[in-house]
Amino acid sequence: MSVRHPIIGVTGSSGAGTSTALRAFERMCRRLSLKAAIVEGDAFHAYDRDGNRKAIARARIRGEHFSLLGPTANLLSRLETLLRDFGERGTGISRRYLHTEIEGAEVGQAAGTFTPWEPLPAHSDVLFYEGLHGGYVGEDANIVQHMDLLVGVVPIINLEWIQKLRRDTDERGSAPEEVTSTILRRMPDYVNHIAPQFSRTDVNFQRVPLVDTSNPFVVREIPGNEESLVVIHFNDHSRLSSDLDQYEQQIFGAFKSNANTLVVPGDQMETAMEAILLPALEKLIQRRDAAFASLHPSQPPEAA
Ligand SMILES: Nc1ncnc2c1ncn2[C@@H]1O[C@H](COP(=O)(O)OP(=O)(O)OP(=O)(O)O)[C@@H](O)[C@H]1O
Ligand SMILES: O=C(CO)[C@H](O)[C@H](O)COP(=O)(O)O
Repeated sequence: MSVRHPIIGVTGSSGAGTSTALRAFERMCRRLSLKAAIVEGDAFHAYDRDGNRKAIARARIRGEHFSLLGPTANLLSRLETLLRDFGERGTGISRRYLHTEIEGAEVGQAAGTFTPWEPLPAHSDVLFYEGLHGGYVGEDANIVQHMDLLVGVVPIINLEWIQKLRRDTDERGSAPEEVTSTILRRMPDYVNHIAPQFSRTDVNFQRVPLVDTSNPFVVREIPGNEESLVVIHFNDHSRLSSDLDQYEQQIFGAFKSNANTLVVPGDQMETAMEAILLPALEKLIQRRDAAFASLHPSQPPEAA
């Protein structure tokens, strides 16, 4: 955690909608005129697409378990170093994983490769991590301790699978049966390394469809927000305001389902994210500015 250089994490499994949630944070940053450094968790995979296929094949021959959701497939101590560096000095080294031909063509590389490691943009007000391991704790790394705010994005599992299947077949050139076998192979790591993170977040956004999703393994339209509810759960240790009565007033159609849980219509998801997260983002920046002002009474905060 860092007063001077705040770090916000959006954590969730593959296909959960973390990239979609990050867009909401980016819009909040624009409203507050903040410069954000974005770190995609995929940048910290240990292998590129080809290397990953080979690692899977090696593990199969040895009778070992290996998947991208687990620690051995990711450079989690390197991710921790980046977060520590940013928290201490506002700097850090990252890269991007190029999922699609289009992303690759933009930088003259093949899909499934990494861009070179390079420094984060200078003078970023806040770092956003978006990926699989924002709340990870293991022998190799403790990622969650660096988060000033951690948001879980975790649709009900059938919906998560539908979203993944649709996205990977439409945008990443995978066959439906490949996506299904990836989901199966990753399941032990989902249980051991992804699910526990949602008990460490400040808040979880869980989209629940109100339409039939009983066979998620046929490629189909993703249920829309207007066909869903969102269950918003504040963990007991949450650093966010958990004044649910106030959110009930602010968000059309919101109601409390228990003392720590708010339910909103799916089409209010973004309004709810703003109502809950924008004040928290503002508070982190005010805390940073106040700390800077006490150290440097005559300088403007942007010199931090
Ligand atoms: N609220 C939503 N309504 C409809 N579709 C959604 C919603 N949220 C996410 N999706 C869709 O689900 C798919 C997966 O979302 P997204 O790419 O944000 O997942 P992700 O968590 O970033 O996955 P990865 O980490 O694997 O990149 C996308 O096709 C996205 O458009
Ligand atoms: O979403 C993922 C993890 O969050 C992807 O599965 C991972 O980044 C590998 O991508 P690809 O299958 O495109 O090589």
